[in-house]
Amino acid sequence: MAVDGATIIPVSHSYSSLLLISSLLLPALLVCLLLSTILLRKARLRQLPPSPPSLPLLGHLHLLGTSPHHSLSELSKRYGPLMYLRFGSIPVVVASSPAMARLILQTHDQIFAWRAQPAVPMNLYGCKDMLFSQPGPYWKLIRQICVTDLFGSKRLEAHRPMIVDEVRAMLCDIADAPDKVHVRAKLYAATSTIISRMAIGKRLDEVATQSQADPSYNIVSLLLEAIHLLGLFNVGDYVPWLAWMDLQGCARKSKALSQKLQRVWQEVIDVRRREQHHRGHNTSQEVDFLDVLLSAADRNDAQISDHNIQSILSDMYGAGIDTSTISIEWALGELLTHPLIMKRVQDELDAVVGSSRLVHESDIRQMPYLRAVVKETMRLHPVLPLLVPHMASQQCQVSGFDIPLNAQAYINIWAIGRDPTIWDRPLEFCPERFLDSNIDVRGQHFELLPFGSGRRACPGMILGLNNVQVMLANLIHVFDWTVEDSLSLTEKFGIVLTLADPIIGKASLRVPKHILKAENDVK
Ligand code: HEM
Repeated sequence: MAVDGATIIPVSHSYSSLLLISSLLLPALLVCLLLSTILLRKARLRQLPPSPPSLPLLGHLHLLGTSPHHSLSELSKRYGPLMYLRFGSIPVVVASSPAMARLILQTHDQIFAWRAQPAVPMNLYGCKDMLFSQPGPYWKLIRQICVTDLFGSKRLEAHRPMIVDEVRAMLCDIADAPDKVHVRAKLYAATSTIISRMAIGKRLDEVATQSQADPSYNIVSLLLEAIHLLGLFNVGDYVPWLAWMDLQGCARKSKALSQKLQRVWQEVIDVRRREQHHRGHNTSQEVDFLDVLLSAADRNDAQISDHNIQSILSDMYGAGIDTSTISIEWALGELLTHPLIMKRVQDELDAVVGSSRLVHESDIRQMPYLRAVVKETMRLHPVLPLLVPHMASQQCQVSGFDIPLNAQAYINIWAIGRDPTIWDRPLEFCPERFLDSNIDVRGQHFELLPFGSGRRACPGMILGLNNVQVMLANLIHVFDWTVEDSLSLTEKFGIVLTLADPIIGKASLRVPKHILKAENDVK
């Protein structure tokens, strides 16, 4: 209908058009609103820490090289003490200053106490070992058992005579060696026996020879293979859509290895249950860690299966042996390349211990210079230079930057240990710097964190530190060492940061040989 040339839309028609328009507009508006909320959230998340340019798919993996702790240290000089990177598709933050380390390990400790769970430990132990399990009742329980029952002062005290025996056995072995000594091999044998006797009451090779399972299931080589697999860079962990291809065979190998490990460990557990049955259940007779774990499993409130026990035992060997062995080898390497420092420690040993006995753990308290040598070694050569990666269990802010959910956090303690703004002449091996300083290695001083800090700090710290100090002290108290002039302290990055060339040296006695006999070693 037309009135004065104008078209009048009937009311009913215009109303239905309005309805039509609004029914189209409303969803569009809602979509816009949703999109803008998502974009806004994303924009807020874009306040990521500074980051170098990245490549598609690889992210920043190509920047890591063969010594990631060096490369990350160099990058942090350009991009700052908190960097954002992507390893494949995995978001990563790297902290390279004490302040950033403190924010992650102390201020936001609860958020960052999570771990990534890569394919190898998942296949080996279902990530039910202590190193890879997530914070929660189970992890809390096994950590508490470890801290109080395995590494508590009473338990360490009880194991002290055994440790002294094993250190003495190592020294005798070195004294009797007709030729040069492969120091790492000797240290490895001693530390693995100490850990093994603490964990299951016997040496690892005794487990192998008593094994009723397939004789090819030798626990020593199985554990070594586990450590090797854990140290591999598995592409599938960083580029998840390639994981199904298992390009390096990590998943396949770790599944097969897990079956063998389970059989051998189960045998150890079954034998122990039979022994416990014979001797009756009496917690006062718990002699080693396996006893402790089995009684915890028997208690109603504990959720610890045999498979869990196997995983925890494997962890003790994996985490405890290499770390101590390699720390001692680094310290010896530094002393051999600094004869004046070596002389000063040996003078201290002569004054405190004399030449009529071995060094005991209680002597270490009176040896500030030896303790400073160990700290200085751990500053320059932390065996886990990036700690073990932590993971953010929720989106959070660190130092004003947004950290995405599930970002892995690496703390570059190697870079912190060599930072010239913290340490005077940082590349020099100079134990004196610790003589008038209260800085120690126990996780309270964020400039020196060889054992980490906070919830995930090393539970074996006291045992590890004692072993390092006592074994090192005895190695240089009992022997003078001669090595090739070309002894090099070059690093090799792997599951732990080792010397590229193991120390091979000639040991000559500097104390009377009879003190190596137990009955003559009286304080
Ligand atoms: C010199 C010797 C040692 C050093 C330098 C060392 C260092 C470390 C470091 C840096 C961490 C990771 C901390 C973090 O993620 O922030 C760690 C974790 C761990 N260490 Fe040690 N460690 C040593 C000896 C030992 C020993 C002797 C044992 C046991 C027998 C042990 C068992 C463990 C375990 C089970 C964890 C995982 C803890 C968890 O994730 O909750 N460590 N250690």
